Amino acid sequence: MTAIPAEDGTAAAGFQQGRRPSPDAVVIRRTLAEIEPAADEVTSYFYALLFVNHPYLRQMFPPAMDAQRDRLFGALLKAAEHIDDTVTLTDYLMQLGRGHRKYGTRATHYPAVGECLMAALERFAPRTWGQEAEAAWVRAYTAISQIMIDAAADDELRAPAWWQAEIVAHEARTSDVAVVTVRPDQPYPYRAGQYAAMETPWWPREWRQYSFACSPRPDGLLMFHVKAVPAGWVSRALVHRAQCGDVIRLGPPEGAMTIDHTSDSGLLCVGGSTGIAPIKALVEDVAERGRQRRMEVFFGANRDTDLYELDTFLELERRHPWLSVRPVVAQYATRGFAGQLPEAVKEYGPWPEFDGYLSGPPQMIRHSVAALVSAGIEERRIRHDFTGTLAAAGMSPGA
Ligand SMILES: NC(=O)C1=CN([C@@H]2O[C@H](COP(=O)(O)OP(=O)(O)OC[C@H]3O[C@@H](n4cnc5c(N)ncnc54)[C@H](O)[C@@H]3O)[C@@H](O)[C@H]2O)C=CC1
Repeated sequence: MTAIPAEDGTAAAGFQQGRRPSPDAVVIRRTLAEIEPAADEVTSYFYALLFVNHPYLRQMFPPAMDAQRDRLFGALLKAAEHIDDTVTLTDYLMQLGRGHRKYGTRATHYPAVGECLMAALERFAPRTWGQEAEAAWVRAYTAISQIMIDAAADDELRAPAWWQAEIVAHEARTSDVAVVTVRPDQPYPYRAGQYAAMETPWWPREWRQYSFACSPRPDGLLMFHVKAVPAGWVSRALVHRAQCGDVIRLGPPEGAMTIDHTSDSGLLCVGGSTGIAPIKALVEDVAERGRQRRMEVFFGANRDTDLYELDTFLELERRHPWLSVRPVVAQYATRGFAGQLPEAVKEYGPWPEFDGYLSGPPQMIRHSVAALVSAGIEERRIRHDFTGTLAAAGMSPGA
């Protein structure tokens, strides 16, 4: 496997916490700081150049590019920014390379993207750009793309690029939340707590990520909880239009919000709205292992009526003495804790012997991380898929 280049441009020793950044990382970050004020323009220029110089690539991207704009380019920049953080970046890029197979990405496409990236940087970072910056960016991009290419080639030997899956059950839970059950056309290996990108027949090449709402089942069926959000084409179609017999496409499983079953720590799980889906999978996962392990679930919603999965959790709580479930309702609460999830977590803490699992809207996750840390959980023991982190930077077209 290719490693990220280090200070001397050779294979990376990489950046360890507390070490000084490499000269390449310094010049890359300087370039990024220079382009930041014009981020939208840089992105538009990058895609315009890509599609004018390489028109055959256009068909791999969704027809409307608005949601896409921040993705491929933004994530490339994000990866470059973390170029010294070898371990995190390599894992992430390998996952990304595998995930790109579903878009039809080939090794031959990478030089075209690299060439347009360099051209955009040269144009929008004139003060930093020069021989030294160009060499650093070429080294970084070469390493990034090689890791992705190698991971995709390796994955091709063992897994399909995507799975087709037929909707076999579709259950409306509220006016805007549906539970969708699908049957993949071939075995789909994943772990509780993970998610996958999904493409619907109504919006080709618009991929959206959804967490699995069940742990792997003997019948191979997969479940998702989908909330129709106002401008969400894919989520609205899945909630209001999809029916049994429709066929969707799924990318490979992603994400590291999984349980370490070698540990005995308690599990503090905080799920907001449909963010409760992967937490249900985690509860089932622990139940199947048959080990007594304390699990505390906080299920948050704006109103009582949005607690669409509470009965399922209360039934799980009744069956499993190690599980405790607390509803948390932000407005007009008539049951459970009245307020926001982070307040509830603090109120019932401290949680020094627990690992934290967070799932829900980004603001909720951001505030809950702070709440968990102040309630005694070290940050390294908190897992989530929040898009602000490198692990979910959304590098993929249409993800
Ligand atoms: N793996 C994951 O992280 C998953 C994330 N999601 C995300 O969950 C979200 C669900 O969205 P909605 O239903 O619109 O959420 P919502 O607006 O209904 O809020 C859900 C919960 O988060 C709390 N919350 C919202 N903003 C908060 C803030 N600023 N501080 C503290 N708590 C806050 C609410 O009080 C409520 O308990 C989507 O963004 C979806 O992408 C869904 C499934 C899995």
